[in-house]
Amino acid sequence: MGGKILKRYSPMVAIDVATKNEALDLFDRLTVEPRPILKIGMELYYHFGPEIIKEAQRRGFKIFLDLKLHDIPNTVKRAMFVLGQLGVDFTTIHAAGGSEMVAAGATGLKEGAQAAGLPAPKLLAITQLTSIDEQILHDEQHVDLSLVESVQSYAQLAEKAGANGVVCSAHEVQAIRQVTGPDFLCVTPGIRPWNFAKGDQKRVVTPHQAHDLGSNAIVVGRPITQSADPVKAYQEIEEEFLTEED
Ligand SMILES: O=c1ccn([C@@H]2O[C@H](COP(=O)(O)O)[C@@H](O)[C@H]2O)c(=O)[nH]1
Repeated sequence: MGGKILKRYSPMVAIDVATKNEALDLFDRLTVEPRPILKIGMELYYHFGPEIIKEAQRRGFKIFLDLKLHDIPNTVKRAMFVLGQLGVDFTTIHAAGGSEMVAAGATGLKEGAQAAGLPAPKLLAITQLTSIDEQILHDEQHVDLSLVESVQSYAQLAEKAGANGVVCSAHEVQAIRQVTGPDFLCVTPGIRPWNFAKGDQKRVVTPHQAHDLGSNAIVVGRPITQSADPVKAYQEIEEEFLTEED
């Protein structure tokens, strides 16, 4: 990997579980240093709403609220205004919704945070989901670009529209760095320790590969949440991803 990565975050742990008890149990166990950033996704948020975010914030966690907004610009702007008031640190929008939608989302998010007297969360645009491969891109989405070109093009769109970064796989980070500014974030799910099954993920790397490919942050769910010892799994992944110089 060429230049120094300006910012690396602790691993983001995707708390994709069905019950509040399971979520709270993980929150309590994961109160370790360096603190993970907790990713609250659709499953927990649709069940429990802002209260589950508050539970995590009360324990000192930074929150990545991953709801992947995708609708017409006005609807997204208004929804982002609401999310901007929750005190979360990161949130997501689909770049496929177009530059006008991403720009509207970015504005709504900033205005919501401002109205609540909070710092604006970082807005990350989803490029191509890590469950998509070249075959699905061509045969089902009928996209003529290669996967990396498609991700690169979404990253440029997102940066111009005011997003702070993208969600992509680590495989595309170097291509994205060629067309975006140095502080544009590449947050990468699809992380699989060498001994963990890919499952529905297609574009996967190990934590170590994600480090070497230049990810700013990795998102890890099942390899931690399904482990018999989630804290040990988190710490092993964190050690593999973050080095002394980070
Ligand atoms: O392209 C994307 C965007 C988001 N995700 C989310 O990350 C986690 C990954 O979970 P694993 O269990 O480690 O596979 C999950 O919450 C997804 O919604 C993604 O995987 N890919």
